[in-house]
This record gives sequence, structure tokens and C-alpha cells, in this order.
Amino acid sequence: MDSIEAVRKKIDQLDEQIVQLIEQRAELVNSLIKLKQEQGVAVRVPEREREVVAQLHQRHGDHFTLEELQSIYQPIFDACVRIQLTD
Ligand SMILES: O=C(O)C(=O)C[C@]1(C(=O)O)C=C[C@@H](O)C=C1
Repeated sequence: MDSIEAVRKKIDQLDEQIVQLIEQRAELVNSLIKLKQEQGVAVRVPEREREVVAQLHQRHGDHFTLEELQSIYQPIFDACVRIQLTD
């Protein structure tokens, strides 16, 4: 069995990957802003945010409740909106 320290090291590695993926996600979202401006689409799209979380819940509902996934994703959506508005 791994020691606490060894497991924490794996957790740290996963956290690093998670943040890198969130950064990649934010870059992709940021690339939408030009298309949105051209097509007159709003920066904040609440129904799309609900759809993203609902799809994740469908696939990962065994581990996370809908409310937990919403709590995880809301700050990510908020940051992505801020980045689209400020970059
Ligand atoms: O799909 C979009 O239109 C986005 O801007 C991306 C995104 C997201 O982070 O998934 C961000 C903000 C919107 O409110 C909805 C979704």
C-alpha cells in the first residue's frame, strides 16, 4: 500500500493536469469571442452552461451530484466569460 505522501504526490500530479486542462479549455473558449462578435452571439449563454453540466452529470452522476458538478463548473464558466470580455 502507498504511503500518504506517495498518494498526495499523485494527487498533486493530477491537480497539475486538471489546471492545465482548464487552461486549455479557457483558450478554446476564448477563441469563440471573435466568432461570437461576428455573429452577434452573447458572451454568457446560460442554457449552454446548463447543457454542459447536464451532459457531465449524465456520464458521471455515479460520482458527482448535479449540484456538485454545477459548483465545480460555475467558477470555470465565470472565469471563461471574464477572459472573453477582457482579453
Ligand atoms: O459555449 C459558449 O458560448 C461559451 O462561451 C463557452 C462557455 C463555457 O465555458 O463552456 C462559457 C460561457 C458561456 O456562458 C457558455 C459556455
